[in-house]
Amino acid sequence: MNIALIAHDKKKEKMIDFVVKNESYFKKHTLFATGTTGTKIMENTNLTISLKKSGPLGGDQELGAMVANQQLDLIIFFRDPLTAQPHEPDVSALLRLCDVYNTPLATNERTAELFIHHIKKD
Ligand SMILES: O=C(CO)COP(=O)(O)O
Repeated sequence: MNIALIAHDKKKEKMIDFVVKNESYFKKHTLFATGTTGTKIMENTNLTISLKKSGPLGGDQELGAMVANQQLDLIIFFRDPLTAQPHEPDVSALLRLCDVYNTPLATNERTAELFIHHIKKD
């Protein structure tokens, strides 16, 4: 599967912990990420990730384009629900496209856990 990993700044540690814990799972898939999230994950794992731009600089939009082209099978996006983001319109657009294209989207760790253990690509 093609999986995108995204985390807002206050959720990056949680994302790294989650990916480290499930590294053997993620190793079997093709990974994409926004710039800072992906860089930090690669620094903490042996995974290879295709990096998009940082979120505030257009990374969410780049991943949104992949959703629109049906190139992503799963998005794990640990959002920070308590901090305003300068690029909130880009975040909303990405979430909207996931619903437009019926793309699985996990915005918290427990949902992500369920997804990675249960989603099989059609
Ligand atoms: O802001 C983000 C998602 O909206 C994440 O971007 P970075 O991974 O570059 O921090």
